[in-house]
Amino acid sequence: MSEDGPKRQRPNVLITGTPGVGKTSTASLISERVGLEHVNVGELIVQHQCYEGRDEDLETNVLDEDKLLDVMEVILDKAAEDGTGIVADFHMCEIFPERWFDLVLVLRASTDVLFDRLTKRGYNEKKRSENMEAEIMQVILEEARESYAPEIVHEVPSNTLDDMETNAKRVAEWCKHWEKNNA
Ligand SMILES: Nc1ncnc2c1ncn2[C@@H]1O[C@H](COP(=O)(O)OP(=O)(O)OP(=O)(O)O)[C@@H](O)[C@H]1O
Repeated sequence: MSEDGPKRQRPNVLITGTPGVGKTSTASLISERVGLEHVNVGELIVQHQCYEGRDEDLETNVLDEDKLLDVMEVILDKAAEDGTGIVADFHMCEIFPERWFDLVLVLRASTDVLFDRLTKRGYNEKKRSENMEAEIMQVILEEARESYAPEIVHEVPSNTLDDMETNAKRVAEWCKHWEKNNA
């Protein structure tokens, strides 16, 4: 999204947090309720093959951040041109330009909830422990606080379906305010 682009009519929201906290489910519900375009960043990476090699030790592909940002910029520009905004979900938040997002929601799950979700997903013990540790140490929350203005970063619980409902409602309300203030 270019810096000198047209004034946006709708906000862009980023949903972030440790793997398994519920980012994709929550972003999808927000998209449905608020009408923002859902951008599942993990899916985009696979679709556009945003990789710059392979880390054999970690058995993962290495993210090509520049390629991902180029792909996303086109989506953000198109959404702004169409008069809409996006709700993006991803487990990293510090790679995006700060100006892209108007609200950053950091989802948090309790240790037992996250343990169950990652176990159900078939994560091995090492991967599960690494993610649980990251959640306990609030790694993503710290990253969000370091990367965006404090007033746009909100930490919210994501343990139950009620939490998800409440979070979607809060974002819907917040969007209305944003649109009123930016009209
Ligand atoms: N608030 C919630 N209450 C109950 N179940 C939830 C909640 N959020 C997510 N779940 C469930 O937890 C699992 C993980 O959710 P989801 O895939 O949305 O997480 P994620 O944070 O996007 O994970 P990843 O980073 O790996 O993509 C799913 O089975 C989903 O249905």
